Amino acid sequence: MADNPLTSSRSSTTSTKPIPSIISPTASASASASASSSSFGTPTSRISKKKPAGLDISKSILKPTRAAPGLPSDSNTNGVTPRDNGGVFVSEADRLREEIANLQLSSKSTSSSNNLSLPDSPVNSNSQHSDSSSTTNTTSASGKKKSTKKSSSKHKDKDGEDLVKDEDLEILAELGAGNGGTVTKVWNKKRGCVMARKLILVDAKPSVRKQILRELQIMNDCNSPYIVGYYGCFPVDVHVGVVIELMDAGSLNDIYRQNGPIPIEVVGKVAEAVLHGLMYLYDVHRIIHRDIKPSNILANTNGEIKICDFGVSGELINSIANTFVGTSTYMSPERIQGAPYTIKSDVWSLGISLIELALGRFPFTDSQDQESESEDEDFDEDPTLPLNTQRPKISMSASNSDKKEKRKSKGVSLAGGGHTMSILDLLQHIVNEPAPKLVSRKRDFPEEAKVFVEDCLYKDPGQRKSPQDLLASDWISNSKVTQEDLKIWAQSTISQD
Ligand SMILES: Nc1ncnc2c1ncn2[C@@H]1O[C@H](COP(=O)(O)OP(=O)(O)OP(=O)(O)O)[C@@H](O)[C@H]1O
Repeated sequence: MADNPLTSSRSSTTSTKPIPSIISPTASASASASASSSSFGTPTSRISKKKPAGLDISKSILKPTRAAPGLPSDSNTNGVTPRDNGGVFVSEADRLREEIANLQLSSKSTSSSNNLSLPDSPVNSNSQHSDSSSTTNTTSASGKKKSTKKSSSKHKDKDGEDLVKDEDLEILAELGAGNGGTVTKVWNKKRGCVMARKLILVDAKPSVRKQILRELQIMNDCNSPYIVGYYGCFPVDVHVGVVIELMDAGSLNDIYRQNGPIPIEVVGKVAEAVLHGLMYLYDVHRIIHRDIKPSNILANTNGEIKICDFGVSGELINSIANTFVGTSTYMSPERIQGAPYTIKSDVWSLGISLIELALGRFPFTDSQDQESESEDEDFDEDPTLPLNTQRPKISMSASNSDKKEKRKSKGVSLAGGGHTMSILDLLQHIVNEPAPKLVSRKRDFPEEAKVFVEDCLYKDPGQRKSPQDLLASDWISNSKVTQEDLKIWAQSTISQD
C-alpha cells in the first residue's frame, strides 16, 4: 500500500533528516498531547474571521493564557506586578508606560521616516499606486521606494498632538485574534477615520520587552506602500495598543476562506507586493520578516496588498514555544533544522502561501479530514496524495452561506476524526519530502506561475531564488493585472450580507 506522504515520516526516496533542535521537547510534546479546537470571539464585522481549528496549529494546541510567559507569579489581579526599582516599587504598567514614552521620544528625535498620512478614507493615502502621501518617494535601482526625511514626527499632527490616543478610539468590531493578541476595528473620534488596533500582551522578561520596543521602533520607521501603515502605540495596562492602518478587505487568509481560491492573476500581484515589502524591510531596515503567511498579508478595497507583523510577533517566534508551533507550518526546511535564517526563508514561506491562496487550501492538508466538505467544488484536492486518501466526490448542492461555513474549517487537522498529523509529522514532511508544487486537478495554472513557485520552493536555499530575481521573473513582469482590476477583485471579496 502506498504511503500517505502526509503521515509517513520517511519516503522511499529520501532519507529522514534529524528534526529541529529548535523544537523544545516540552513544546512538541504538548503539541501532540493537547490538540483541541480553537476558540475565538465571534466575529462581529464582515472582515472578522474565525480561524479554523485545524490550520492554525498554535490556536488549537497552545493558546496562551492571559499570563504572559515570564510574568512573575505574584501578579496581582489587575495583571500589574510591583517591581523593586531601587527601593521604589514600580508596576509593570508604569514601567511599560515609561518605556513607550521613551520610544515615542526617540521616534521624534530620529524621525528617520516620513510622515505617514492619516487616511482620509479607510484607505491610506500612502498608496501602492499613487504617491499622494506627504512623503516624497524615489525609486531605487532595486525598484523599492525610498523616502526622504521629513522633519516632524509621524506620531504627531501639525499641532504637535499625538495622532492616536487611546481615549480617542471607539471600538467598532473585532477583526481577528492571533497569538500576540486581538485586533479590533476602531473609530478615531478625533481624526474622523477608522483604524485597526492590536493589543499585545507584553512579556515581563526584560529581553523580550526590549525586543518588542525595538520592533515598535522599526514599525514606526517604516514607510513603504507594501507595509501596513503604523500610527502609534500606547500602554493599556500590561498591553501595548498598537494602532495600524485598517485593511478593510482583511487578510488573504480571511479572503480565500470566505471566497474560495484566489484567481491566479491576483496571486501574482500578491507575490509582487510581498516581494517588494520584503525587499524594503531588508534593504532599508536590514530586517527579515520571518512570519510570511496568508494571515499576515492584508488587502484593502483600493486594491492594495501589504504585509504586516514583521516585527513584534516575528521576534517573539523563537521566544515563545506556542508561537513557534503556530508559525512552523510556513517555515523553510533549513529553518526547521535550525540553520541560519536568511531572506530566502521568507521566500519559501511566500511560495507555500501562494500555493495556499491559489488552491484554496494549505498545501500540506490532510484531505482525509475533509470528507464533510466534499461537495465544495471550488477547493482543490492535493494531487500529490494517493487517490484513496482523497475525499469522495458527493454531488449535493449547498447554499453559499453553507459553503462559506465549510470553507472556514479547511486546513491541516491535528486533532479529531482519527486522521491527524502531529506538528512533528508536518515538520518531518517539510524537511524530508519534496516541496509542494502549484498543481491542481481542477484548474490549469500558467507555466510561468508554476516556475515562479518552484523557484521559491527549492529546498536548498542556495538554489532558491532571491526576491530581486523573482521580481524580474516572467510571471511578475508579464502580468496584465491593473490596479483597477485589483480594486474590483478586492471589493468583490467583501460579502454583502
Ligand atoms: N490592519 C488590519 N486590518 C484589518 N484586519 C487586520 C489587520 N491586522 C490584523 N487583522 C486581522 O486580525 C487577524 C489577527 O491578526 P494577528 O496579527 O493578531 O494574528 P495572525 O497574523 O492572524 O496570527 P499570528 O498571531 O499567528 O501571527 C488577522 O488574521 C486579520 O484577519
